[in-house]
Order: sequence, then C-alpha cells, then structure tokens
Amino acid sequence: MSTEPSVERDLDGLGEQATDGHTRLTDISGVTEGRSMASIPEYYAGKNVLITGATGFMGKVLVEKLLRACPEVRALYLLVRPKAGQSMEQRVSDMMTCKLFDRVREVNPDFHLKIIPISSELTQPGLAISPEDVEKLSACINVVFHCAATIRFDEPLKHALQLNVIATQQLLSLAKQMQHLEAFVHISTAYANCNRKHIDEVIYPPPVEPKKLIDSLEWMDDSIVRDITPRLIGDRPNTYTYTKALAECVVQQEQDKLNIAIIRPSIVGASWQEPVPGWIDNFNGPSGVFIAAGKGILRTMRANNDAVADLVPVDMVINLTLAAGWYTAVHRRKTEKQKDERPKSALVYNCTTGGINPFHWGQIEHHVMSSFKRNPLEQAFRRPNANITSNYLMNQYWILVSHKFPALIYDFVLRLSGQKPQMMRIFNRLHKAIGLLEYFSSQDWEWNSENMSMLMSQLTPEDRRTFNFDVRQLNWPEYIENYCIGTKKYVLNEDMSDIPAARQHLRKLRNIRYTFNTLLVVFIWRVFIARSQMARNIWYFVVSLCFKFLSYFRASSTITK
Ligand SMILES: CCCCCCCCCCCCCCCCCCCC(=O)SCCNC(=O)CCNC(=O)[C@H](O)C(C)(C)COP(=O)(O)OP(=O)(O)OC[C@H]1O[C@@H](n2cnc3c(N)ncnc32)[C@H](O)[C@@H]1OP(=O)(O)O
Ligand SMILES: NC(=O)C1=CN([C@@H]2O[C@H](COP(=O)(O)OP(=O)(O)OC[C@H]3O[C@@H](n4cnc5c(N)ncnc54)[C@H](OP(=O)(O)O)[C@@H]3O)[C@@H](O)[C@H]2O)C=CC1
Repeated sequence: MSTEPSVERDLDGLGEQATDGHTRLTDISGVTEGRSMASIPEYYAGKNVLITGATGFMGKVLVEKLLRACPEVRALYLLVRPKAGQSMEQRVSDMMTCKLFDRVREVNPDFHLKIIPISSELTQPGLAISPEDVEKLSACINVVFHCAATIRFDEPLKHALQLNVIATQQLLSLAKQMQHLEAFVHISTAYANCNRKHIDEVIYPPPVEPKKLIDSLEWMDDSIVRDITPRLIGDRPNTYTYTKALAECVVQQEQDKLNIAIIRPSIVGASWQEPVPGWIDNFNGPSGVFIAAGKGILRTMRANNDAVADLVPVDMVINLTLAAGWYTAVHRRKTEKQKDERPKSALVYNCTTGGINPFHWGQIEHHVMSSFKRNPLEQAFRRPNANITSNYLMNQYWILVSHKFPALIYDFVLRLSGQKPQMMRIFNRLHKAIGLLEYFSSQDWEWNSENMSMLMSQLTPEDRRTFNFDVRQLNWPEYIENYCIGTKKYVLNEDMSDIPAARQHLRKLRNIRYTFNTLLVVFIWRVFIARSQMARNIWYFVVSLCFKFLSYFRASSTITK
C-alpha cells in the first residue's frame, strides 16, 4: 500500500483495524508490521502445504476448505498409508470422489491435480517416507498441518505413544529440515489437560518427560505396559488424552526452532455450514451416541444435564486452523536476528464454545430426541426416547429395564425364528463405548479462549466471513437438528425421501408397545391378581384409594370455585 491508512480499534477491541479493510497485525510481542498483510487466501497462494491425517474426519474438511477457499494454493502433499488392501493413491482418489468434495469439484473440476499423495506410515522409523520424498518435501513445504493421531480411548499405551508422540517428534525433525517452512500447526485436544478444571492457553508441564517414557516402554513387554498403564495415566481417563498431553510437550521442545501453533478443539461435531450443514462421517464422540439414541437402541446414559456440552463444529475448527497457520506464518521469525526479538513460545488456541456460547447436555438430549422424532432413522429398534441421568443407580436400573430386558426378548424371538441372536452383543459394545465417553459428559471444564478471539480480531472482514469461527453465531437447536440429519444422510447413507416410511415404522413400533403393555397387564392380572385373594384385596384397596383421592380433589376444587 502506498498511502498510510488510518487506524482504529476493531469491533472486539483486540486488534487494530485499518480503514482500508485490512488488519494491521499487533502481534503478541507488540511488534506491528508497517504494511497491511496478505489476506488468508493471498497468503496460501503459491504455497506448498503438508498435511498428515488427511484421510481422517478433520483432515478431509481441511483439504476441502483449503482447496475451495484458497484456490491459488500450489499443492497439498498428503502423508497417507496404504490400508485395508488399498494403495495410498487409491485411498486418496476415493476420498476425492466423496460427497464432501462436491462443492470444490463444481468450482474447480481439476482440483485433484493439486493433491500429491506421499506414502507414509507414521509409526515407522523416519515415518517410512522415501529418501526422494524427504528431499522433495524438505525443498518445497511452506506450511505443515499435523492432524494424524489415534483418537481411540482404548488404545494400548505403546501404540498411542508411537503415533501421538513419537510420530509427532519425527514429523518435527522432518519439519526442521524444511528450508522454506513458515508455520507448523499441531492439532491437539482441549482434553489434553482434562485433569485440570480450568485450562489456559499454555502448555502445562507433562505428566512425565516424554523421552524417559519412550525409553522405558521400549524394552517392556506389552503385558507389563498394560499393567502399569493406569498408574502412568494417573488422573487422566485414557491413553489418548495422556499421549496428546505428551505430544504438546514434544512440540514445545521445538518452539525456538520452528514457528508453531497448537490448536486444541474440544468435542468436534458435524459441520455448521460448510461445505454443507451437518456433514459428519463417523461414530466418534457424540455422533455414535446420537445415532444409537435415534435408532431407539440407547435409552439411558450417564451424563450431567447441567454440564456444558463443549461441542465445536468441524468447519469452525478448520477455519481457525487455517487462520492460525496464516497468523503463525505472517508473524514468523524470518531472520536469525529476529529469532532473538520475536516471541519464542508456540501459540495455543483453545478452540471451544462453552465459555462464549454455552449449551448443556440436558438441552442436547432434548433437541436430539425431538429432531429424531421429526426426522426418524430407518428401521429403528424402538421409538427414540433416551434420557440422561447423573445417578449411577438410576442408570443401572434403566440399563436393565430398557436395554437388557428388550435385548433378551428380541434375541429370544430371533432364536425362535432360527436366526442368530445379536441384540445383546450390540448392547455390550454400546455399553463399552458409552462407558468410555461418560467421563466427558458427566463433568465440565472451563477453557480460556482469548487467543481465538485475538485471532478473529486480526482477520479482514472478508476473511472473517470466509473463515468464520465466531462461535457466538452458533444457533444450537438449528445446529443439533442439522447434526442429526447429517448422521442420517452422511453416516448411515439413508435417504431423506424415506422419512414417511420411517415415521410409519415408528407408528408400528408404538402400536407394538401398546399391545405388549396391554398383554403384560392382562398377564399380571391373570397370574397374580385373579388367583390370589390377598393380591385381589391389595388391588381393590389401591383402586378405592385412587377413587377417594379423585373425589377429594374434585370436591375441593368445587369448593374453591
Ligand atoms: C441419551 C442420548 C441423548 C444424547 C445426549 C447426551 C449425549 C452425551 C454424549 C457424550 C459424548 C461425549 C463425547 C466426549 C468425547 C470427548 C473426547 C475428546 C475429543 C477428542 O479429542 S478425540 C475424539 C473422540 N474419540 C472418540 O470418540 C473415539 C472413541 N471410540 C473408541 O475409542 C472406540 O471406537 C470404541 C468406542 C472403544 C469401540 O471400539 P471397538 O469395539 O474396537 O470398535 P471399533 O472402533 O473398531 O468400531 C467398530 C464399528 O463400530 C462403529 N462404532 C464405533 N463407535 C460406535 C458407537 N459409539 N456407536 C455405534 N457404532 C460405533 C465403528 O464405526 C465401526 O464400524 P465399521 O462399520 O467401521 O466396522
Ligand atoms: N474428532 C474429535 O472430536 C477431535 C479430534 N482432535 C484431534 O484432531 C485430529 C484429527 O482427529 P480426527 O480427524 O477426528 O481423527 P480420525 O481418526 O478421523 O483421523 C485420524 C487420521 O490419522 C491417520 N493415521 C492414523 N494412524 C496413522 C498411521 N500409522 N500412519 C499414517 N496416518 C495415520 C488416519 O489415517 P488412516 O485413514 O490411514 O487411518 C487418519 O487420516 C487428531 O489429532 C485428534 O487428536 C481433537 C479434538 C477432538
């Protein structure tokens, strides 16, 4: 810009907004760039970006958004492993044909030309990248997004450590060889420090020095590791959160050599708006719970009605991630001299909703149930009617009455008709899964998310629209409705045109329930009441008591009139 634009405080009072629409960067060290900065798409234009975990839930959304919103990006190098008999090229080409990429396909049918798969197994030495590929990546990569991880809660510690910590270390080593690297963005989780109630945007001391743990576990037998895992993870609920905390520590160890951002999303849910509302492709986190409840299988779960459900839509997380990559790069230490002047700490972004726009598990339950009644899933087991409770005994009672008892009856009917019983097996798996989630739905946490607000204030108005992560704009009931529809359309591949048939099926289930309840009453009457004088007396006593109460209330309401 040739003219010096005037400066005014922006809407949030956090950044300085230039009148030309661009934002001047007042960075955390207080250094202000003397020129207006490139917008996010301008920054990514001509850049080579490396992405791990691109075939995963968040990775796919990242690839799609980068290609669609930053069409001038030069190339996306995806570290992918062959899997389930498919080559990595085949996997990437399958991924690009999925519905998620429909919008980008419309605007740029040749988008696949920008995607370069690189064969890599992250658990292998050197990430199993060929020397030629290492050379290529070292020479050309400008930005790294590290999304790959094992997110299983029951992962054996050795494997979780191998992927979430050691692979991160190896990727950082590779990043240090990259001659033109401008930003390294690491995806962590807001629950890495879930042993704390209040979580700031800082890297906390790790539960153990990662190197010491890696060295010790190396010689240990798997069974020994399994035995000592509970002692090691201590007050964290699983190996996932434990190893993600260690990963933050190994990332921190490189913060004086690389320009690093750490993104900590809370519970990542279906998309809010982009590329389509409600896009989701897996059973992780709440999605599996919603589906199981929508199918009428899950009727009870332990959760605190009043605890904050810190869900964050995947598109908002990805928008923040891309913006953080841009911010880290434009504020990078460019020269040796600047290395001494610029801040040396990685910037952490807690990407959460609870502190700004809270919504509670009780409200989620209500909206999920009403949404699935309006838009039922096909072939439901029972009518959707799930309740959450924080009471352990109450939950156990409902598990017995609403899960195990119907499963036994259903399996009995299957056996009678010569089929293999399956419902009890399904319930056992469901109980295992929800048992692992209950830790997160039974309590709440408080995250400071000032860096998210700071970053938002640094964007141009145009970038704020394109890379929107303003969680204040989330309308929860609408979001949950789209989320439930998304599970139906994109996870279960059910057709929306089948909704009338699904409603008809629910009516049939209701009639079956009425018939069953009537038969049960008749049966109880016949077996217990009609045969025993004492049961009959108790029955008549209860009925006459009810009548007395009714006449008393009728009489007292007449007097008050
Ligand atoms: C009462 C209803 C009202 C609703 C309101 C209340 C809702 C409360 C919801 C509370 C949710 C709280 C969620 C908190 C999560 C916070 C965590 C922090 C966020 C993160 O950082 S990471 C993301 C979270 N990670 C996960 O969610 C992974 C959890 N999953 C696992 O660890 C394993 O999958 C699990 C559950 C141990 C199962 O292992 P396994 O038995 O080996 O099965 P597979 O994983 O191989 O899967 C086999 C098959 O089943 C499908 N599947 C997986 N999970 C579910 C599920 N929950 N429901 C139904 N089906 C599921 C899976 O896709 C596989 O299918 P295939 O077709 O591929 O075979
Ligand atoms: N989903 C959520 O709710 C949250 C996720 N996060 C974080 O976000 C990131 C992405 O999560 P999400 O997309 O949900 O996870 P997914 O499980 O959907 O994706 C994981 C990705 O990692 C890749 N990967 C796993 N193992 C290897 C390996 N050995 N070699 C190469 N690649 C491998 C997978 O590839 P492949 O397809 O080959 O298996 C996949 O692309 C993770 O770091 C997670 O910790 C943080 C908070 C919440």
